[in-house]
Amino acid sequence: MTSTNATGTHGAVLEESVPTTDTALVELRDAGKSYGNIRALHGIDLKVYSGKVTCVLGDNGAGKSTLIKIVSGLHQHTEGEFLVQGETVRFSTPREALDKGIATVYQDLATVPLMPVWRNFFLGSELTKGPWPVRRLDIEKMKKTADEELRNMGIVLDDLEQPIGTLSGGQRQCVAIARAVHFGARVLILDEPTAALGVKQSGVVLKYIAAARDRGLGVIFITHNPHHAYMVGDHFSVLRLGTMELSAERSRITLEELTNHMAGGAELAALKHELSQVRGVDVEELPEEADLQVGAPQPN
Ligand SMILES: Nc1ncnc2c1ncn2[C@@H]1O[C@H](COP(=O)(O)OP(=O)(O)OP(=O)(O)O)[C@@H](O)[C@H]1O
Repeated sequence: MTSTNATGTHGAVLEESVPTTDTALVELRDAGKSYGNIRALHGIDLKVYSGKVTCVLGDNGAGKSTLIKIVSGLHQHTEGEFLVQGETVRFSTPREALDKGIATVYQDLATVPLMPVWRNFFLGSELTKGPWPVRRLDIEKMKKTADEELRNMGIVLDDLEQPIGTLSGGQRQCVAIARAVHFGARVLILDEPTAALGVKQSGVVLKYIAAARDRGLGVIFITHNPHHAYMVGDHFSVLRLGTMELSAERSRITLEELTNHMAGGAELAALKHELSQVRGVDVEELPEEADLQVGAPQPN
């Protein structure tokens, strides 16, 4: 089964200009989005820098998908400003975002499960050789390049001929990250890459997020897991009901504080009170807000 273009990462092409280190690669200024009369997102300030991981956290319905859609060119903002390397932009299609080096890796990766890993690596951007009309796929070059790029990211797979569907979810995420890097992504948006993964595989994906960051990409890491965010994040933005509830540099916030923000300390206290009215629920057994652990991966 082939997924739509909107879920691909291939084809991101760098423009010639080189960003200065203090200009944000991507910036939202007081940005927002309404769907008809539903205001899904408003008052959003966000900056993404080269070599930094910006984590966007939030519960269901907080507005994370809407934010990704604006930055990746699927939807247009209806309020505020959107800048790429200091220039105001308004993308009409994901292709325009890709042309500016903004690549998105969605949870449901754009792969063809029965095709080999190397073939998926080049899906939609196949290398060819020979003159027209006898141009044909340059299979050897694609295999060699995919192998080199994966190794450059520290991803070692036994056999690039194996169908990508036989890889673990974590490995497939890593291949998608390496592919985006190869095709010149400057900003990488990762949509809940660890959501469906176990502890060990989440750790592997976090390692490659750090590898992408170390190669100078600006990473937008969407997650609802503060523990995963804190392992790699440089900046944390917490969305709640379409607004930015918290925006903090790593040095300004502890993991406990971030976890509390995500758990919604006040809401949890209210819920605990309500539960105390229900027979059979011993509220003393419930965790304190600060003790909440949301699927934290264990350190090695
Ligand atoms: N196309 C749409 N039309 C109308 N309302 C929408 C549309 N897309 C999102 N919304 C509304 O915007 C709000 C934010 O939704 P969004 O999907 O961005 O949140 P989210 O944080 O990604 O949630 P989830 O984690 O559940 O995907 C929600 O109230 C949602 O119902």
